[in-house]
Amino acid sequence: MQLIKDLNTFSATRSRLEGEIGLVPTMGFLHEGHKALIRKARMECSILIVTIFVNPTQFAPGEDLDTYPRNLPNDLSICEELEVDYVFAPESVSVLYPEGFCTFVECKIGLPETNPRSEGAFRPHFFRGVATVVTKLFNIVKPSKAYFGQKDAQQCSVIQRMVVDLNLNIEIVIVPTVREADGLAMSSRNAYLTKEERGKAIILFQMLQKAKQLYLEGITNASRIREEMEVLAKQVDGFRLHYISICDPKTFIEYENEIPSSNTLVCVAGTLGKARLIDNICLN
Ligand SMILES: Nc1ncnc2c1ncn2[C@@H]1O[C@H](COP(=O)(O)OP(=O)(O)OP(=O)(O)O)[C@@H](O)[C@H]1O
Ligand SMILES: CC(C)(CO)[C@@H](O)C(=O)[O-]
Ligand code: BAL
Repeated sequence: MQLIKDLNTFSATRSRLEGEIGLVPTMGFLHEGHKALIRKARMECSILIVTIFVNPTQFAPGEDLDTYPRNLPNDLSICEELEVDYVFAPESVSVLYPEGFCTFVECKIGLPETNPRSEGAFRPHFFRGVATVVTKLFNIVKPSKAYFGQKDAQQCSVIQRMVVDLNLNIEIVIVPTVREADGLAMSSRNAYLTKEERGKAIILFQMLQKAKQLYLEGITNASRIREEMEVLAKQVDGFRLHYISICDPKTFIEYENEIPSSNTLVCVAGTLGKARLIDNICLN
C-alpha cells in the first residue's frame, strides 16, 4: 500500500494506473462502516483507492471541524489490512483548496426550500461542501466506481444526482448501514458520546424501528408516524431531536399525509451531548 499526501505525486501515480478503479472517500477515523465500503470495493475493483480528508467546506463555523476525531496511523493500518492499494490523504487543506479557490458545486436536493426537515436544512452549507470536494476527488482519482454509505442517505442522493446532472460517468455504489449490536449506526462521531449518552443513543434506531412497525401494522399517514416517533424521542433525557423526515429517497421531498407503497425513507437526526447523530430506514 502506498500513502500519498500531495497532488503531484498522486496525479503522476494515477496516470500510470489502468483497470477498474474503486474510490472510497472518507474523513478518516475508520470504523466497521468504512470497512464495509472498503471490503466491497476491494471485491469489485482491481485497484482500490481510499481518500482521507476532513473537508473544511462542509463544516459551518461553530461545527466540529477542529475537534473531528482523527487517527491517521490507525487508519493506515486498517487500510493495509484490507489490502487497499493507495491512500490519498492530503497533508494540508491547501492541497485541495489552494489560495484563491472560489468555485463550488451545488445540488438542490433537500435544501430548506424543498425539505425543511433534512440535513440540507439543518446544515445549509453541508451539501455544497460535500458536492464540491467529491467532484474534486472524482476528477483527481478518476474512478470507475465510488462507494458511499447508506447511513448518509441524503449525501448518497446528492451524489447520485450530481453524477447524472454533471455527466460524470462514475458508478455510485451504496453500501448498507453497519450497526453496533444494539442497532446504533456506526459513526466516527460516536466517539464524542459519554458512557451514559452511548446508552441513550439507540433512540434513533428505536424511532426508526417504531416507524417500520407502524407501517407494517398498516399506518400509512406520515404525520401520524412522525408524531409517534416524536413521543419516543421526548422520553430520552438530553436527546435534542433535530428532525424526523418521511420522504422520497431520491428527491427528499417530504410526505405530509399518505405515504406511497414504495420508495419511502424515514430519516432522523439529533444531538446527544456533543454528538450529532443521523440514521435512516427504508419503509418499503
Ligand atoms: N455505519 C456506516 N455504515 C455504512 N457506511 C458508513 C457508516 N458510517 C459512515 N459510512 C460511510 O463512510 C463514508 C465516509 O464517512 P465519514 O468518514 O464521514 O464517516 P462517518 O462515520 O459517517 O462520520 P460522521 O458520522 O462522524 O460524519 C461515507 O460514505 C459514509 O456514509
Ligand atoms: C463524502 C465525504 C468523504 C466528503 O467529504 C464525507 O462527507 C463523508 O465522509 O461522508
Ligand atoms: N459522514 C458525513 C460527514 C459529515 O457529517 O460531515
